[in-house]
Amino acid sequence: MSVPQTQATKPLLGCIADDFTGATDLANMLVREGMRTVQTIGVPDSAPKDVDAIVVALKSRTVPAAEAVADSLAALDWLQRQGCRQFFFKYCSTFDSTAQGNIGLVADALLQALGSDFTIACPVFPETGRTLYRGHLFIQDQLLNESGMQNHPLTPMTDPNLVRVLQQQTPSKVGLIGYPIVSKGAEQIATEIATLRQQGVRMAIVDALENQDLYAIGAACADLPLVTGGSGIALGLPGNFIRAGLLKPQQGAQASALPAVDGLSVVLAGSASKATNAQVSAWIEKHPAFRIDPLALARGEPVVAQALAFAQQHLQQRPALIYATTTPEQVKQVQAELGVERAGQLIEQALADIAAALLNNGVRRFVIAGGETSGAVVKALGVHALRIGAQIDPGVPATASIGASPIALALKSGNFGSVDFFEKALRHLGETRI
Ligand SMILES: Nc1ncnc2c1ncn2[C@@H]1O[C@H](COP(=O)(O)OP(=O)(O)OP(=O)(O)O)[C@@H](O)[C@H]1O
Ligand SMILES: O=C(O)[C@@H](O)C(=O)CO
Repeated sequence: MSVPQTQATKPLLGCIADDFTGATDLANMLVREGMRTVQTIGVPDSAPKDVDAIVVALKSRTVPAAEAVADSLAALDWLQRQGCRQFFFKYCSTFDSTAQGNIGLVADALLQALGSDFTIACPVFPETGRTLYRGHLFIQDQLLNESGMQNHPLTPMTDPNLVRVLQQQTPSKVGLIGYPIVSKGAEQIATEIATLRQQGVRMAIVDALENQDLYAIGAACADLPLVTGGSGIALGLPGNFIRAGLLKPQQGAQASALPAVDGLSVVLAGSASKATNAQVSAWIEKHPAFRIDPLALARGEPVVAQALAFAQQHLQQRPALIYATTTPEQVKQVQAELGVERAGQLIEQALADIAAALLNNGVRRFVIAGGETSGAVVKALGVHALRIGAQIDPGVPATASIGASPIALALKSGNFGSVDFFEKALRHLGETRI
């Protein structure tokens, strides 16, 4: 991996993200708050220089717990060796986790490795409608388990009470810092952290409704070696480094300059979320699209070759979409026939193979929907690290791969983005034929 190397400053914040779209979401937030941030794909061979924060993107959200723990500890060890002073474990703003519970187990392992006895857990992201009140997670006006997340193909979320969800994932004592405390500001939150610590609480879910709550929580966490949460809670962390005189805030534009990229463009969607379903429907009304049928893949039909033939027919003229996205009912039918894991893997592998072949055929701009999907595709593209650009929609920045011949990428979390996100993202990546 080749990364910008001008100055030998040590990074301040070391982040471990449990999926690739979540990693760009977090990196976007840190850049917005003035930290020069690079996202690496897994633990890289060499260290990015001249950065304030590093986000190591893992694909650990849905893998077996022991693997998630081992990968996260390896990332932590590498980040510690880069000189980071504080560590952040990023998971989904909808607290996506398997029944085995990778969030609690990974947080436990990171705490132990850091010799620390306490961390917070706060997935709140107000700009995308994720708020937490009395330990219950809301997505806009609905509780988590009524928001569509109960139908997630890999991590169905059926309980909105995150104290209960997290407690099932860890032997550590889980507590709550409720809104009556949070609304009083940083000092009260810090006092409550001290009280909970004395009571033997090792992880506390923290309520928050607005960005100002997240800034206060961030300030109260200045001395915690480990902070865990969604990207929202990272809003409050750069300020601690600025107040300590360790960080000079960069101008937003400086932090987000990306190289120009020439070439063809494609949209790949492997997310089956509500938002992606709406975005795919909107795209199909006006632009070319090819649907991947997982059952045809399972029967061994040449779906990848068909998708590539479709791409060859359209991409020279204008961008096109290749998607597996479908309704929750159809996802359930496919899963009943193929099994959850096999269905997901078949689609991810197909999209990854398509992406790699398209790269060889001149595609340089990729808009990808879905965290697991992005993980599979970005690995297949041979990308090692990403420079973070301007925000396209909350939680989704434009990015460019770092290296000799950059690829422009937008990695969209399943539930993020406006209905016309695909068009908007392509324009942000420099596509004019839309
Ligand atoms: N038609 C389908 N049938 C069965 N599984 C599907 C179908 N379409 C997509 N999937 C699988 O569902 C999973 C979706 O996960 P992915 O992380 O890519 O999207 P997401 O969960 O919406 O995004 P995020 O993690 O960013 O919120 C993938 O493993 C994908 O292969
Ligand atoms: O926090 C979120 O919602 C996203 O960054 C994400 O992790 C979705 O996979």
